[in-house]
Amino acid sequence: MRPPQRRGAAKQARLKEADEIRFLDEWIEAGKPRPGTKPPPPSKSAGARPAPPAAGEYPEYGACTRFDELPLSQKTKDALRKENFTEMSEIQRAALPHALCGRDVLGAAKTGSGKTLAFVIPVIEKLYRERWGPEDGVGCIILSPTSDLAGQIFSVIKIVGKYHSFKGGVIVGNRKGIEQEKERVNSLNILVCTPGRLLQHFDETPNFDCSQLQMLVLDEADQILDHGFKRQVDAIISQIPKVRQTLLFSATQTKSVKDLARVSLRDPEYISVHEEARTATPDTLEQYAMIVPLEQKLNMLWSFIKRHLNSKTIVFLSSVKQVKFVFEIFKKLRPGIPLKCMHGRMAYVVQQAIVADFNESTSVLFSTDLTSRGLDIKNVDWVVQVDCPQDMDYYIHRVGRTARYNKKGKALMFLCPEEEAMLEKLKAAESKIPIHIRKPKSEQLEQISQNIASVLVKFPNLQQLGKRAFVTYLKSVYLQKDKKVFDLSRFSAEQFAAYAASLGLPVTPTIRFISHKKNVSRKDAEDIDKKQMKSSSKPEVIINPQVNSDLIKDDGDDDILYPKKPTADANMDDGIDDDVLRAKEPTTDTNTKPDKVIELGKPLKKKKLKINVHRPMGTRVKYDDEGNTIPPLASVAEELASEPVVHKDKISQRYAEMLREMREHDKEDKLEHKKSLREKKLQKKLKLKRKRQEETEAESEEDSGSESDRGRDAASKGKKRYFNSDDDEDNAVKDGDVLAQQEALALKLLSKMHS
Ligand SMILES: Nc1ncnc2c1ncn2[C@@H]1O[C@H](COP(=O)(O)OP(=O)(O)OP(=O)(O)O)[C@@H](O)[C@H]1O
Repeated sequence: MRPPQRRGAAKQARLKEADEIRFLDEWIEAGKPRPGTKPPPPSKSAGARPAPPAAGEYPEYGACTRFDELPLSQKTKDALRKENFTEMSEIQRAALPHALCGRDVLGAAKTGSGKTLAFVIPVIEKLYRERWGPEDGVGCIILSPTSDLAGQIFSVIKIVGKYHSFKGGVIVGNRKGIEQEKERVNSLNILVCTPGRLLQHFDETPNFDCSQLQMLVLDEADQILDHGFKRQVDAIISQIPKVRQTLLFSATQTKSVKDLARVSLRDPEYISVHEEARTATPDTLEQYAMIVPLEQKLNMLWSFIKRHLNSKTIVFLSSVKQVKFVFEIFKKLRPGIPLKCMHGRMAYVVQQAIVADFNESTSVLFSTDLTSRGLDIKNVDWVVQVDCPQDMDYYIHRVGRTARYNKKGKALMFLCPEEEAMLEKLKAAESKIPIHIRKPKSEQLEQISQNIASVLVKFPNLQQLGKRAFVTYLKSVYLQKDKKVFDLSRFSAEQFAAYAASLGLPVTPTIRFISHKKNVSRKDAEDIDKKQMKSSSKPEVIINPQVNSDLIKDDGDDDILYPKKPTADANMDDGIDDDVLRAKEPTTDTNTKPDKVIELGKPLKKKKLKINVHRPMGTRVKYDDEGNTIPPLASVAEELASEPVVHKDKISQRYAEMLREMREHDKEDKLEHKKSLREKKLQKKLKLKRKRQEETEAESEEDSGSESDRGRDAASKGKKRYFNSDDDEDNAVKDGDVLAQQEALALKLLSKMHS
């Protein structure tokens, strides 16, 4: 139990808080700006710290320039002051007064102009004034397109809410951490999340409750309302209360009424503070473009890095494979500055560690467009776009990683001669992008292709990566919607070969999705065909480079025929593929792979049938009506199935025949057996007879032995019967008679001799 003094102090604090909230509510209401008004330009007196309003005084706050002039809680003011946030930026001056009085805001301002504070402060203040506590659950949701950005927003919430007692959390990532999150998500008051992860909670977390939601914020609103997030965002909007305050911010804001209707804004304040500005990019940003042939890009990048060893640089490439490849190769070649890389295939914690490290060090960060939006990294000197951005918005966000909040910065973009249309677009007056052309100085260009080739020989796994980098680059160009800028058919086979060589690859990887037949010379086409025949025995499926990419769906990062489904979440959530980050357009919900991609408007090439030499000779492949092969057993079964399988009559008839045959055979065998037995017996008897006869003759000659004995013996012998069979009995009787006669004869002879 708390001691009485502390209980008293807590009560005092609560009462003070209640008084402050009452005062703030009254001030906000009384001093609020009229809807649709913009703040006037800052007055000369701006900068001096104003006296706090006296009791009962509610000054208008629509025109103030400093944070402490706003109707904010003391806790928030203290936290801002501690971080040296005193003067408001333009977007903060324009948006905060409207947002604080509860209006929906659609805010647009240049990159690095402080939009995050423009929505974080109203979130904290709203929950404070509503006396939001842990038991009240989710009071505010902030949606961010990437995990990193969500983490960054959360760190700003922690700064501003330092003295408040809300609970907040970053809800991002893959499936891994969701179980722990489910347990605590309902106790969080502020959720900063990616749309996909939030939807996962709506779907899976029991009792996930957002029914009391006060505010919804969309950072990088144009991207969140874009195609890639459509399904998730619509599902989220349908599950949160309609009555709420909604804030939308981005450097490149959506103007689509349809999009805005989707988030059901109520009389929103359209605040675009730099609409009248001379440039769409920060004034402190110097921008350059350089026409660099495809095969010279890596040489140029290497040369640039070597000449800027004391600069913090972000290098943008269009695919994960390219980022990995260039990072690994350059690391091996040791340019003399620390190198880092970042892409969507990395775990969130790894990404965060890299950002933190990059924040503190002078190094080169190779990245996909994962870092192109929102990321606030301190003191970036250069942004180098090795691969052309997919559109103007991407260009603005990429270069916006430097020259943040009045700091200076420089941006350089490499453009292939074939992509010069992008330069025209950027230079167009309405684009408001002051970009200067720089000619590459050939004497400063270091040729590193040979060095890369040597590295690849030493590290064969890098060769594989190089091949993938080559293919994913071409794939990313191929998938671009803006064919005025991105058209692979403008490149010749020689250029691709030279590009492959510049990556150190000994052979040009096969590019199955490109047809050169349109605009290359006959000789070129023949060369390609020969090359392809050499490199692959597989028949090539050739598709038109202009093929409607909506037809194409993805099945994995290896198959160049099927580009990835580029949901915006794919760019950031751990483990989710962002291989071709720029390919946003061809989004479809199914992940099924089409049977094949065909050249539009042309008849389908007859597929060559392969002869399976391993198939046993004489076996016949059968096909069903739809052309599918039927397994041999199935076909046999089918044939039999056409007749009745069991014939009972035939079977019983057959059995009867067999029985008859068996009996006949048996009879024959028996007769045969009897005959042989009889013969044997006869032989035996004859043998015996002969023997006795011989004995008798001998006895008669010797005339020895008693008569009775002989007669007994002879009688007993004569009585001896053999019954081997019925017939034998007769025979034995007959034999016995003969013997008796012979005995009688023998006795007669003896008696004659003795008389
Ligand atoms: N009033 C302020 N005073 C001083 N620094 C500020 C102020 N407001 C914002 N900043 C700083 O300006 C930098 C850029 O702010 P923030 O990231 O909010 O820009 P942003 O407009 O959201 O940029 P992006 O469009 O690239 O997302 C941050 O480092 C932030 O701390």
